[in-house]
Amino acid sequence: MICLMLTAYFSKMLDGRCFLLSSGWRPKKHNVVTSCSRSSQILKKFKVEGLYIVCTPDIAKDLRYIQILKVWDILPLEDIPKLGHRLETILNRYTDDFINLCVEKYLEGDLEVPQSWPLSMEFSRFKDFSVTETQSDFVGDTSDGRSYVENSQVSESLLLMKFYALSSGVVNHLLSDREGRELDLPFEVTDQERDIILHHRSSFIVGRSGTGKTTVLTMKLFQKERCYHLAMQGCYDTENSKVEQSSATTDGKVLRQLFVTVSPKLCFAIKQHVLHLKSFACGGSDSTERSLIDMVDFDEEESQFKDIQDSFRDIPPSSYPLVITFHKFLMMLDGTLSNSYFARFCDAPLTHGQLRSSRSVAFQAFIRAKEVSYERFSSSYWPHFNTQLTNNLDVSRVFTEIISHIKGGLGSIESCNGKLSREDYVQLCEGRGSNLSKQKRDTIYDIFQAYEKLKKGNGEFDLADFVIDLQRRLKHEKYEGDQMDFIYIDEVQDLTMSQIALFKHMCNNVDEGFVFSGDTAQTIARGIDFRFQDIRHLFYKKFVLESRTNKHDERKEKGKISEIYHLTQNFRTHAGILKLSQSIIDLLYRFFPLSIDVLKPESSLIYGEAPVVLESGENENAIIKIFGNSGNIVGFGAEQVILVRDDAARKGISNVVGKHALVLTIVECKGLEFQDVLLYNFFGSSPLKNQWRVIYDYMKEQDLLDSTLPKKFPSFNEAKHNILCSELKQLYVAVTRTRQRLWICETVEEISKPMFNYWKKKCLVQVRQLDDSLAQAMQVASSAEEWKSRGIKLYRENNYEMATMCFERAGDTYWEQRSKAAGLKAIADRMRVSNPEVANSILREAAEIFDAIGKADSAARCFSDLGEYERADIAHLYGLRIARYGPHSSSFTHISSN
Ligand SMILES: Nc1ncnc2c1ncn2[C@@H]1O[C@H](COP(=O)(O)OP(=O)(O)OP(=O)(O)O)[C@@H](O)[C@H]1O
Repeated sequence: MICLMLTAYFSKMLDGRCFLLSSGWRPKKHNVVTSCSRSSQILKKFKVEGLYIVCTPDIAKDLRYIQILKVWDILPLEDIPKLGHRLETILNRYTDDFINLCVEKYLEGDLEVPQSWPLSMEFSRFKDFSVTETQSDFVGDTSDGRSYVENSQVSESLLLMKFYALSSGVVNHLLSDREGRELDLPFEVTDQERDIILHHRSSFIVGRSGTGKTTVLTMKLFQKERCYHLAMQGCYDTENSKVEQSSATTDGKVLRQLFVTVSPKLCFAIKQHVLHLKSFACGGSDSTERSLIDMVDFDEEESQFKDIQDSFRDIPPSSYPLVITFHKFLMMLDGTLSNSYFARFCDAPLTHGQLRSSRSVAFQAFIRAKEVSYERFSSSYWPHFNTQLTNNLDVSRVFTEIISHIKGGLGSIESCNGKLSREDYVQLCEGRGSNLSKQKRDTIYDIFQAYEKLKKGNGEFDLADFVIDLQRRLKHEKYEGDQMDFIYIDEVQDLTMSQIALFKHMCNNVDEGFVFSGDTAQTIARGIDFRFQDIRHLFYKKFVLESRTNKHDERKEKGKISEIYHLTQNFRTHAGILKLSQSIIDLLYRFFPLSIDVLKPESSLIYGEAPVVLESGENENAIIKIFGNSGNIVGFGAEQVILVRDDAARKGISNVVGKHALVLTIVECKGLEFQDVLLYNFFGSSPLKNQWRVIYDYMKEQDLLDSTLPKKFPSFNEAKHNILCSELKQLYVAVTRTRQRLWICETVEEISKPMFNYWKKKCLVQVRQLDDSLAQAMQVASSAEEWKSRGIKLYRENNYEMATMCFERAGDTYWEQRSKAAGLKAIADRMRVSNPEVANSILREAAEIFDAIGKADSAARCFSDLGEYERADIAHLYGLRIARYGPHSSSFTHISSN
């Protein structure tokens, strides 16, 4: 086998010589790039058509450990010394044992074939720094006793590169016309990832941000797809026989796999990836290729699923593997059972037929108008509650309690109406992890009751009501949709227990069929609160035990569920950032052990500088210092961002920086990553104010307090410092958005001091004076393509304001207008209940813009929401004409003038 590092550029270079290498052919003379050290002696180069393939022997884990050739690059002679030098630093970290294995020769006649060893063989690839005497072998700051193998920019790292096993499929992909497109093929994963992928029982995967959770899930799905494909062709692969043997997969002709994500953006990316993988697994059939969605023309959630009906009954085999959002999953489940939840809303402008069509414009409009999201709860409901009740409570905390515990917890599923009684809810204060007193719970229950009453009066519903109704129907009615063979649920931390419990009806293969993945350090979704251990408990109680009572005793043994798997290697950023984020996690472990799962700290092979705390002069505003220099200001590029706490802060900063930088709130940036992040005034705007001094309490316990630090500080009190938990999780999400540089800047020194002192004491940050040269070095210009690509990412996150700015910077008028109109429509949707008149006039403006740029579907949707069905029809017809004749079709003029 040969492993090949791929870039689009390579496709031009391959002439089959790599195949020869992989089959044991070697040129008579192959040169060593450099030969000064033992490790670099394994570096080889082979000449191919005037270019050089630079590679090293390596070892991969398969059925046995096996020698492979790893190709690092193909490049002209003059570029080799630079790569050689960088590689040498990495290869010097290899252990002698590892190098000996790599160079062992095994000949069959004249052919050199790969040597292999049993998996029981033990060896380490990299030297263990803690036992090495010559520390100079390692790079960067090693004061923490860890070793870093590479010191490079994250974006240029050789160790974070993806490698692909060379096969005829890969070469076909390379040689086909896919210029400039990133390769979407299964790449070589780490041993840790591989073990999870091959584990055949139901499992739970946890790992911090960027550790490969989604990768493992999609590869698992791909693995099953490929095995099934081989099985159907009659090629039995002994290694993967588990899939073939699984009763679930042999009785039908279709392998039914379901992949569910919470965010539409992630769902879209995975759908693309899965279709590419499927096409690859099946030898790249044309029909699969054609069904790929146009990346750029991605629109609202429903358009992703145009080809999928709102029901799990008789799904066409070609729709599998089914990749959908959780929202779509609920709609499909609703459509599978009788008596749709939405039929009860008598003013719903729906017929049963319409309900079953996922394209029904009126149906989508109804949900948009009537669903109470967190935003609507806080803007339209909260102000109506008695202030005596709401006074000392945080709106997001109350929403979480209602959605996750009163209406969405494990206890709720078991109660008769799907909601906890006051008595049961108040009693939770005696249970694990409760930091709400009896009295506070009583008050929250009062608010809950007021909320339910008001909601009923408004004829509205929330997601929990919908889920309760589905649970109720499933109790009385057998699910008769397609049974799934395997279900994968990503971002599971953003779901409630009763939402997760719905999946048990979809798949009888409890022992092998479920994989859940997520990260509780990133739970900043409004309304959700749980740990992974809780899902495990739920899985055991609701999935395993309930399936056992229906089956015979022989299933007992099979009923065991897997341990939680932990992913620990970070692929997104360097050690400087990881150490800082771990320090935040440590505080969560200490203060809120019940709101986060304990994981081994992440590791990174890449050394990187510690984040920078910016200090500016007295009375000097850092933002003005960086962006206010009206002379030759470059501004932040598309890969850089200013992160702030909330909308108000965003508006304030945007007024100063204008279009010179992207400004996002922490909630908005979740799931996104940037090259550089400036975290602005996080502490200064914190509701915790001077209570951040409770950090000194932790420092005292850790023996980190010295004489320069305060002697007096508050002791930690769970009830009083409850809000610290969500503050730390937000801080964690903010600092983990960066790949390379992180600057932290505060306006109120007093409030940030405790955390800064904690970080300084642990040598996790460096303090820099913000002078002109630093301000300049922070700014990196971007090309029009980079701005557009960032705009598309933000558009998919529904962040239209910032997306519009990106498209403007990219000079793309069509997208600028489209994003502007989408933004207006979103504002109108939010105002629909509180101010219908203004909402309608904003919506009309959006409709006209959509219409003007030829975005007929969206224009039709707006006109339909406005009740202007005739115009909606015209726009819809126009859309059809565009699809048939193109945007300048004269027939439109004819229709609109009629
Ligand atoms: N073995 C690997 N080699 C190289 N890159 C990898 C490897 N495994 C994962 N990656 C890459 O690392 C990045 C992060 O992976 P992924 O999105 O799966 O992480 P995640 O844990 O789901 O992150 P988050 O929680 O932030 O969504 C992706 O670009 C992925 O392609």
